[in-house]
Amino acid sequence: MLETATAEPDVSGVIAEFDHACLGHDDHVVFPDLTLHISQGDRIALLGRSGVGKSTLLDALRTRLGDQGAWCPQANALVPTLSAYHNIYMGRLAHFSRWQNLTNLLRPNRACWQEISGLADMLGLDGLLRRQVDQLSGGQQQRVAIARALYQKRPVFIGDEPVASVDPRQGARLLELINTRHQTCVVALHQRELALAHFDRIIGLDEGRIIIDAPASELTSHDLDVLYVTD
Ligand SMILES: Nc1ncnc2c1ncn2[C@@H]1O[C@H](COP(=O)(O)OP(=O)(O)OP(=O)(O)O)[C@@H](O)[C@H]1O
Repeated sequence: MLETATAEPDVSGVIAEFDHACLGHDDHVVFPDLTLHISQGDRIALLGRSGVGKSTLLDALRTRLGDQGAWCPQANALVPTLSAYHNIYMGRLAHFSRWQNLTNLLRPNRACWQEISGLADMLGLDGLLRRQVDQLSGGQQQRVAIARALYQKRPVFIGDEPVASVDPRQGARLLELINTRHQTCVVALHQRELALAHFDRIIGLDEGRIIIDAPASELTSHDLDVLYVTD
């Protein structure tokens, strides 16, 4: 069943805000003075060169959103020796009791299996649910990670290059699925065409700041060249 989830916005519709925030890692400052407001219903693609700070910003956003954020990390973070089914199920571990989680490990819960099978079908993973994830291709593993995030059923999808390991056509289909199930998404991408086609708001990062924040409808691929210029 398709369903969309909504976050809890403040009266102005803002679900996360950074006001002159300093973000980084220990002593390494990545964004010295970041101001950014994200509203319910925003579909944001985060663009910029490697190392510019996309993951740093997504991590900070994930911390702000807490259990409102469905997280799909860059490195997939799957448990390689568990099946695709169990990895997807882990998206909702906290939702079930310890006893349910234990018995599900030995024998999948029927309702969970059905729901996860439906998700797997939509993601082209049908027939692979019983397979250990270390026996799946990189693209299949990435789809398992997307399924796990979708199964969380949290309002805001936060994805760190969730379609980097699949071809552009499949990437487009996956982004459509994510958009169908989440009213609000913030997704780091390398493919600018996918960003322009599937998101409403483009945020471009460079040198510790936001240099583009505009509706996708007002931008062309050429306008994004500035994000990828190297010295
Ligand atoms: N754990 C960490 N400790 C210290 N510095 C880090 C850490 N993680 C990332 N950095 C640094 O922070 C900066 C931003 O990294 P980040 O991973 O956010 O970039 P990115 O845009 O997501 O890159 P990519 O597209 O390659 O994934 C980089 O200079 C990186 O070296």
